[in-house]
Amino acid sequence: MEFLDLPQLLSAAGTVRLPGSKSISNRVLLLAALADGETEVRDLLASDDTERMLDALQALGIGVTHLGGENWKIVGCGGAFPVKQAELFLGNAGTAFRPLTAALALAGGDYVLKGVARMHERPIGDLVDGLRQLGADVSYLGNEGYPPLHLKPATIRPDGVVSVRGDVSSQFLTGLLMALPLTGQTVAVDVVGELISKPYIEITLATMARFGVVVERDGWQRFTVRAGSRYVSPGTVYVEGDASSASYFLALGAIGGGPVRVEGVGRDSIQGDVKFAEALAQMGAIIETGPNWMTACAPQGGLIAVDLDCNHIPDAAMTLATAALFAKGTTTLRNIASWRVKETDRIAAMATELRKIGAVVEEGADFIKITPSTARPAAIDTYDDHRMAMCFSLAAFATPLRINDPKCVAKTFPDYFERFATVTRAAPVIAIDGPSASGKGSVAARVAAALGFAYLDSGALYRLTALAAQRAGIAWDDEAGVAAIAAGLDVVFTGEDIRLAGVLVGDAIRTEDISAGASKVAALPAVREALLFRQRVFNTLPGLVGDGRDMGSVIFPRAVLKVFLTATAEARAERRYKQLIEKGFSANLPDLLADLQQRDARDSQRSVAPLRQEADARLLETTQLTIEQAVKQVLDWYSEASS
Ligand SMILES: Nc1ncnc2c1ncn2[C@@H]1O[C@H](COP(=O)(O)OP(=O)(O)OP(=O)(O)O)[C@@H](O)[C@H]1O
Ligand SMILES: Nc1ccn([C@@H]2O[C@H](COP(=O)(O)O)[C@@H](O)[C@H]2O)c(=O)n1
Repeated sequence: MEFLDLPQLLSAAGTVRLPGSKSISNRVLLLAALADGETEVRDLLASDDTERMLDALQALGIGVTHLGGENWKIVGCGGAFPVKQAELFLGNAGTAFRPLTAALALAGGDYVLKGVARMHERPIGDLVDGLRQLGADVSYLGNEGYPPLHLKPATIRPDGVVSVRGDVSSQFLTGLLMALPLTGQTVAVDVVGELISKPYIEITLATMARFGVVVERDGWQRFTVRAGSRYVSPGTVYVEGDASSASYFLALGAIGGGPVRVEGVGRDSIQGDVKFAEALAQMGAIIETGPNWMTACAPQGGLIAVDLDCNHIPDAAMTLATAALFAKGTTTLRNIASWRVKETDRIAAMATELRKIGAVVEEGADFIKITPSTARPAAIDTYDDHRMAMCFSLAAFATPLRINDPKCVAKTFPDYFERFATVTRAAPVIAIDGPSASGKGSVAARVAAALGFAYLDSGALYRLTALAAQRAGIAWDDEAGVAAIAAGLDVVFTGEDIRLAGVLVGDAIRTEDISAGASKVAALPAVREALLFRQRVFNTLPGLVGDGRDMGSVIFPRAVLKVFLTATAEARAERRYKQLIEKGFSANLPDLLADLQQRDARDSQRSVAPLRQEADARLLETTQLTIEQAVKQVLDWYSEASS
């Protein structure tokens, strides 16, 4: 599985231009397709969900032209799709599946609508019931009440009033309302039960109005579409930035100092998720808004917990769940039952993953309570849910972590993590690589002490792996066996002490035998992979100095300073010789030199992460330098690099 390792974050500030709103994009596409005339859609969201809608419209015979960038031309069909028989695959795009179901059920064709496995677990029965009241012929191809669906031509007989449940998903009402002008009759929709996610209905009504259909409404109970209503292209439509996507960046500003400014959505937005900014302000964040921008900064004393009804911001509320990790007290998010029928069961998923990083979480049918505690690194599963991946990026302010399957963000925000990187600053790393006995460890440890940073002796992990494998009777060339040992290393570093399975092994891992074993197991790709995250979790505040062979090239490629520290083989052998003699071990200089040259060759000739000076690493040749001089040079370079 693909993953993305995030270091612990230090701060956040900057500006992000948001991608187009998913909700508005897919509504505009469908209405442009149903309208009379051509529509130029500007700033459309480029994502999996909008691709599913564009593909479906093309399959239905709608003229779809990419004008470049985020701009598209849609040639409307005036309510009659040219293609009368089609099988459509709509992935996991609820904003495509529900409205297309409604429109196609009233369109007089023969259509099959399918999605990914999760889409087939998301209920659609209430929408189908509503459509059947109009005479639509809709049948379930799998489980009753769930996609996939078969829609057949039918005589539509609007009889005045249709009832639809509003308490499971507001997309049922949205789908029905957008399709009703296709009946040509006056139809009223009565909402049964308390309507959830009302702001999404506001988006629906505003978008329909933009295309010339004004829905009459009686509060949130009854909506009426009058006979003769027809969609007419407004010419050009600009899609607002996505307010749910804005939530991650506003939260970054609120946690990481800020100011973080989002552009493309602001107080004039028609999206309900802009109200997320108010929720964040209740947590203490300093929020400013303009017509199409918002900024967030962290409050002086830090965020505070809230107890909130989140029914009006169901998607953005997920961001509050991870922001809660940085708030004093217990945050309670209520009235979020709809989370359970989204891309995944978001209440269960959120609870499971928050617990992995140490939070205390209580979940109920329609609420979640989060109390922060000491954070620990973890690999976060994302459940093919873009919002899980984006929400958990915030947790990197608490701990380094791994996001599994980060590309699931493509559903709504394909370049989320690239934008995230432009507004966040990670805990700094100084990477010191070089050959054996060059002095990396001595210099790295002193630099770390001078700066108050943590120190990672990555070579020790390969040495520990070699020792643990030897003790378990596993040969050093048994890649799978040694990788399993590396993945399960029970090691604790406390100051100078290193314990393997509770036993002190500081000296045992420094023997020449284990040195050779370490360089053998280090050449095995599966072993390096198994030790990757274990090394990256050292990237915490206030900073880290890591020494090894691939600190700058593989483990910490974004290190603030990369140093390639070396000395001649003879100088290094002599240093090693003195070191061993001082420790009371016997040693032979020519043998040491030969061993060292052999290790150098193995380390630099292996296929994965070979020892070499990277183009962006500074060379520190120490044959003629004392340790103190080498340390001073690294500190000078660091102060230059970080200023
Ligand atoms: N510039 C220097 N001048 C003289 N001696 C040095 C210098 N740098 C390090 N040494 C000595 O060389 C020996 C090896 O240094 P150190 O263990 O730091 O090297 P290393 O590169 O980390 O080795 P390894 O790759 O085996 O972990 C130590 O005894 C250390 O005190
Ligand atoms: N980042 C690293 C660090 C070490 N190795 C391998 O481990 C051996 C022991 O390392 P020391 O720094 O303690 O000497 C070394 O010879 C390398 O083969 C590595 O591959 N990558």
